[in-house]
Amino acid sequence: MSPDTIFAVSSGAPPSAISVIRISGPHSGAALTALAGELPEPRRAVLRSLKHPVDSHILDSALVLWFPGPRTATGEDCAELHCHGGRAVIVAVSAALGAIDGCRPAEAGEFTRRAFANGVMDLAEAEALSDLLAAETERQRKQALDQAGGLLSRQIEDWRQRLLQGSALVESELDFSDEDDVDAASAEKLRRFLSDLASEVETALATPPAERLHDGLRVVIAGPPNAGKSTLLNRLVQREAAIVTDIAGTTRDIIEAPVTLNGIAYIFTDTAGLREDSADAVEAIGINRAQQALVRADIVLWLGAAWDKPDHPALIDIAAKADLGADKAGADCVVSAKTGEGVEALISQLTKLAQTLLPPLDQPAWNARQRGLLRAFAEALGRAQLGEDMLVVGEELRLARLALDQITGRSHVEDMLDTLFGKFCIGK
Ligand SMILES: Nc1nc2c(ncn2[C@@H]2O[C@H](COP(=O)(O)OP(=O)(O)OP(=O)(O)O)[C@@H](O)[C@H]2O)c(=O)[nH]1
Ligand SMILES: [K+]
Ligand SMILES: [Mg+2]
Repeated sequence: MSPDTIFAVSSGAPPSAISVIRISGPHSGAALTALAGELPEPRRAVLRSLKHPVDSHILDSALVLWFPGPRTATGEDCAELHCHGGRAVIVAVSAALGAIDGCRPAEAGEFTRRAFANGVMDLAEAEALSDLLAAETERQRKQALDQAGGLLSRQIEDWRQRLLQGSALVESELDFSDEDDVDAASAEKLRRFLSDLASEVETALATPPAERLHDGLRVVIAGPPNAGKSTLLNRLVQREAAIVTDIAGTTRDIIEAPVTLNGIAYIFTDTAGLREDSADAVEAIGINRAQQALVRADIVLWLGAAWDKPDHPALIDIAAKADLGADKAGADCVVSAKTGEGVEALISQLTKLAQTLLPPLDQPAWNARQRGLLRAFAEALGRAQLGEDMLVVGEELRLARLALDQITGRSHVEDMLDTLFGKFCIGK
């Protein structure tokens, strides 16, 4: 059964100067002919009057392009209409397209889903494309662009090829040796081969998760009441995100404020001042939430006494209220949120620390789904190294390959496709 031909506005919301309507599927050529009169030369933009296929009234004057498959964005025949970006123009052209046999409006992400189904891109690349569309910071953009270009997929392919070599070694052992007499030297060679592979996977698993880059690093501002936490938050995010008063115990709820500084996305979190003897039930709940936030923090900005510091691997110890004459031995940073003194220095310390906590540039960034599969891959490799029976080793290597194939979507991914492609906008 041949698929429907789909169409959608692929540029931004109307009204705009120009709207790009994309068409993909087996009837693309017929649809373009019906509206523009004839098929232009492939991949050449030409100006045409678009006419309604039934009554021939003029819909718009547009640049049209014809992309015969399979070397197209979706792997199918495609066409583009660069129309005027008015709402009525889009409605009229869409209605004309919808009247053509076999053509219907696209669902969210359907173009990309077809690209995946037709092997134009793999699943990891489609995930990266979704990240690229969502990217708001320079670092997110760069990482997503590299990954959409195959950075992660190339790493998987390298591991996959080596795994296949390992499987070939196992097969030859099974073919050429007596069952009880596996050649010790080849078994040792195989084990070394697998352990090298496993240690590369462990290195990848040790890199910071991609979510930190996409969602923003969680920076928690903590310390005793009235330390100036909310004032510092407001200074860092440059708006009055939290209430400031001279009353100890002002902040109770967790206050989150996303912000980009030096091209890195953060979620700053202001918390209730920590003290042990709060008689106020609401404040006590706030303190509890503050403690939970500290556990989840990627970075802590600590405004309390040095001896009271929470145990956290990424903590910046701040001497606050510098304008009042800070005296905090060994502080990393001396800041007055009131006057702004030291805030630039704090931000540059934060940037340096953040860089160590984000996935390194020019290397694949692994999201939660992919990390889960990498772990399954590493575990199968671990079991394969312990296996005495070559039949068992061969089976573990097959399971290892299955995990890799799920990362790029070669197999067993039906359940996550709707989730992924549903995140795309219509027209992508
Ligand atoms: N002089 C001076 N005063 C400050 C500074 N930062 C905060 N303050 C004052 O200190 C008081 C408490 O500030 P907040 O920002 O509410 O302190 P907090 O740590 O959020 O307090 P709680 O939410 O109650 O835990 C307010 O009166 C602020 O104006 C500073 O850098 N210099
Ligand atoms: K306060
Ligand atoms: Mg506060």
